[in-house]
Amino acid sequence: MADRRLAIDQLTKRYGDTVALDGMTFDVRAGEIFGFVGSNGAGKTTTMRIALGVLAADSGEVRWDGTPVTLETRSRIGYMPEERGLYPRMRVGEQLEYLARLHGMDRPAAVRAAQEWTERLGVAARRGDEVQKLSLGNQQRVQLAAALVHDPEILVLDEPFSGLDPVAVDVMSEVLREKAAQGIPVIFSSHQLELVERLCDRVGIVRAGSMVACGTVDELRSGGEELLLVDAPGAPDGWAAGLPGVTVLPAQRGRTVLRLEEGADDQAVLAAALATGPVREFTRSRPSLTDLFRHVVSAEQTVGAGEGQQ
Ligand SMILES: Nc1ncnc2c1ncn2[C@@H]1O[C@H](COP(=O)(O)OP(=O)(O)OP(=O)(O)O)[C@@H](O)[C@H]1O
Repeated sequence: MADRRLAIDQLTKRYGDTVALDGMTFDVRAGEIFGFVGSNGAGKTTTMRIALGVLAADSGEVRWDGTPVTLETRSRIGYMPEERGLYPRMRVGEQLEYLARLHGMDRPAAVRAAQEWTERLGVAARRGDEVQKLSLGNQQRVQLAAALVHDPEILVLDEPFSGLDPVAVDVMSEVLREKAAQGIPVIFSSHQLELVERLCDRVGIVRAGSMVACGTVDELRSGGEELLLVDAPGAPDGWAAGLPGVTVLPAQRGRTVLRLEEGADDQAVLAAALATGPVREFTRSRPSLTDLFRHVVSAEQTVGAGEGQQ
């Protein structure tokens, strides 16, 4: 059980001249929440659709627990498609029961599961309403219920948080944590990077159809450069210039921003700052996931420009 994983291995996919996936490779372990991020068109939806089996890769393989994903595995995946996939005129409860039964549940179990998930996700009062009469956020709650109602072994969710109010975000986060704690691999895509940073055990950043950075948020951040923010209000301009191993960057809100080389002595910087007068703030800072993401995206623009010249 401990080593079960959803392995995405060297996927490629083209749509005509567009390369959607170019050797996409990563895995999601049982019991972890994996955040899948990347700019628009980077290949997240294509990867998830291939993982689910609704789209075929040109090459590469998706395995669950060491075995290529089959129709049978597919029925054990809970999937939330980006384009959403509910029947607008069907009532919420009936729809969830129907989906549960499609996945092989008997009628009483399907009714029970539909009740449980609508209650859990705060849409129990809407069970008798047609899906199309619900607000978009509530439709999304029902869509998550649809992904969960058959008690899946794997969760693949395409932008499950987009458009949700903060309370629904909390409920959705809690459900994903609970599912991961039960040993289910959970992968979701999102552009809400603060949420991803908070919720995910590991994060993969995708660029132009392949994985360019993957790890825990701490691992990704430790690969980024470390900055030092110093607030020394009485210091003259240029006070930090010439300190060994230190590069002075543009100031931010009155604070001096310094980039330290590996092994540079921050205490020498502090002593130099104190020599100018009082020091109100002295903080080491790692880049946020948003900073790392921007870095990756700007690399993408450089790559794109290079490709255009070929
Ligand atoms: N059915 C299709 N026909 C042609 N091109 C497609 C099709 N689906 C996706 N693409 C292209 O494949 C690439 C990857 O798209 P994909 O939807 O996987 O990206 P994404 O990372 O999910 O983007 P977003 O964050 O905008 O949802 C894009 O260049 C997109 O235009």
